[in-house]
Amino acid sequence: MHPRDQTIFALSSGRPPSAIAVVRVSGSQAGQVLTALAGKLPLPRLASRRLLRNAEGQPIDDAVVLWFPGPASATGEDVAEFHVHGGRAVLSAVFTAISAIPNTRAAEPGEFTRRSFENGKLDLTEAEGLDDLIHADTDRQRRQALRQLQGLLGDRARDWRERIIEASALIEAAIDFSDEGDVPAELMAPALKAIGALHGEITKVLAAQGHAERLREGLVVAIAGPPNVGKSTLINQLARREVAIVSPHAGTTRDIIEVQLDLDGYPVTVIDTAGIRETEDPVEQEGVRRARARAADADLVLWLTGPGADVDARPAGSTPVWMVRNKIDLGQEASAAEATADRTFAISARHGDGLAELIEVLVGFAAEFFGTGEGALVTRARQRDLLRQAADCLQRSLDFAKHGEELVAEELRAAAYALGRLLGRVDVEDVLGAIFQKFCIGK
Ligand SMILES: Nc1nc2c(ncn2[C@@H]2O[C@H](COP(=O)(O)OP(=O)(O)OP(=O)(O)O)[C@@H](O)[C@H]2O)c(=O)[nH]1
Ligand SMILES: [K+]
Ligand SMILES: [Mg+2]
Repeated sequence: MHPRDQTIFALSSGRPPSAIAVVRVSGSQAGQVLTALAGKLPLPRLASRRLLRNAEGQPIDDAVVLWFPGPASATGEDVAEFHVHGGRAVLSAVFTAISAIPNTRAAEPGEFTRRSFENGKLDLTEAEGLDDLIHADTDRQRRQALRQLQGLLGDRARDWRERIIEASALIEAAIDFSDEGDVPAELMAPALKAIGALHGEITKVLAAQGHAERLREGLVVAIAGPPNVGKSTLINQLARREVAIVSPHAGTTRDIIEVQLDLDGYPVTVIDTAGIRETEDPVEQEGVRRARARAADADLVLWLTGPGADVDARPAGSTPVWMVRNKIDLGQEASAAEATADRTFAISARHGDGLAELIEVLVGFAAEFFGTGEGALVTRARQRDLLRQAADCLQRSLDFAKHGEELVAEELRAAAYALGRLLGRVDVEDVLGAIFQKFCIGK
């Protein structure tokens, strides 16, 4: 039997031991598995308590079982669920009993979702949303993933694709009905009008997206500055724990230190770096090199200064830089360089003054950066690229209108194809592998 047609099973809940563990089974043998372990099939979608037994009739566990006959199931196939006590020995006995039934095997990572996708239960954007939902750490990531899982982008893309196909049909008809190259204007005009509207809608959605796809990875904020200005003290304050060593010795931090923060639901990676200065010490030189590189890659640099520090060493470039004057408890005066900064703050990292304001402004920056609101539809570069392709094809089809209907039709086909790829309907083997492998087993 082809692996695709085999019945798969997996632990779908967390790592044992746990109070309850959920084992899912999907495929044509799911009913057989359920009867073999639990006696007769329970009523569909109703929890039933059963004593599970192995092939020799030995009891395995007292369990709750569920039966979801396909196609009205999560995967579209027959699905059985066993809610057992989450001990390793219990699970191993359940797996052994299931494996004893012919044509069953352990599921690959993401295989349940892949089957849902293949059976038309999910489009690709929804599968991506599901992946994001499982991996969401912060509340905003969760909400964005849920919107994707609910198919908001998929619905728009399906609607656009259908309308492109309708416009194509008009153009093809116009070509068919044309005599001696005279294409009927009553067919072309409405098609071009529809294409113009579609182009407008897609570009509008693209323009409304901030860096919503970055919400999955988070915003990167680098703390940089001269040695000893209190960079490590600040990261410890933001993290509310001792992630970096603080000492009065200049050149304490050499490696890059990262912490993941949840700032009002936004995922933010804060990086502490080595103090930037000229030095003879090769290890510190390497630290300074890394510090500069990471600050240049960051989405935002907090350039810390302290009493006597050389403020003009701050990086030039496109990354926004905020000047943060630290140690205000020592009565440090504002410097002339602050006037040229994107923003300035005055804090005492050690005592906490000014930190609440700094964090509040950071949250505002994150909100603007991700540009999410509840409207973000595009959450991956893949989606953005394909939407852009579709929009470009539509634009070209309009540009070509005067030069020949065949060219218009060709661009429309390409636009529909791009949206088909977005939805996972065509030519997606490459993406599928990449996406489903990242899922956990049992999902
Ligand atoms: N008075 C005062 N001292 C501070 C403040 N913040 C940090 N310090 C002190 O400044 C010294 C250096 O702090 P660090 O956090 O190690 O500074 P750093 O910028 O990480 O230093 P390097 O890693 O060596 O570049 C330590 O003695 C801190 O206790 C502050 O707000 N006020
Ligand atoms: K230090
Ligand atoms: Mg440090």
